[in-house]
Amino acid sequence: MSITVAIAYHSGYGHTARQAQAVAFGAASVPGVNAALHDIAALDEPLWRALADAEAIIFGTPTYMGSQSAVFQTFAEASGSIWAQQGWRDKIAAGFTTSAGVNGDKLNTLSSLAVFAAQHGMHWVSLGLPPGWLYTTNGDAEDLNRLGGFLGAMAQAPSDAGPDEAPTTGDLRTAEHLGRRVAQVTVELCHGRLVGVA
Ligand SMILES: Cc1cc2nc3c(=O)[nH]c(=O)nc-3n(C[C@H](O)[C@H](O)[C@H](O)COP(=O)(O)O)c2cc1C
Repeated sequence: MSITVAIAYHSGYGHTARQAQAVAFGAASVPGVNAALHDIAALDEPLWRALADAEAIIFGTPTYMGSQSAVFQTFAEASGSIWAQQGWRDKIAAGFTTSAGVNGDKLNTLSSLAVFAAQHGMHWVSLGLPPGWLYTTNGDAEDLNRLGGFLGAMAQAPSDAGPDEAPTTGDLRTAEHLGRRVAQVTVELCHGRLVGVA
């Protein structure tokens, strides 16, 4: 049985794209799972077909003006005809975002992605990591989940650093964790459906 986790993302300047690659790396580390990256700016038939065929979709967007990017919102609105058919109903979903500020209002972006997934009738998977870094005096900036999010994976990139420099290794490992967790949950759900318990 082949299971596909699609990573549907937008990135204006490359930082969220790096985060997306880390999510894909984590998802692909689970045996039996294919991870496929999709730039949602395309808005073409191959994109919609790939998302229809995936068992899970992980949504990613930079945080612009405290929420998802306009490009991501265009994609979300273009998915309205899929919503009308409930075409993504019961797929697994999760989300990630990058911003320049340490806080940067990333939670608002992740909340927006979770509501979007709920409108589609999808099952949202949280990050599932304790907070790191400044949560205790022993924390380190390279900790997993240094930004202390729960709804999805957060990453931070200084606005004058290129995508080859940021996000940090810890933020990218956090993104990998999300991809792996989503892939594991998707495998469990798909096997449960096969034997008739889900
Ligand atoms: C139009 C615009 C709005 C932004 N708004 C925010 C914001 O609300 N909070 C924040 O922390 N950073 C904000 N930023 C910074 C981006 O989130 C940051 O540069 C991020 O790394 C961009 O990701 P990308 O390279 O994938 O496009 C904004 C950047 C732009 C271009």
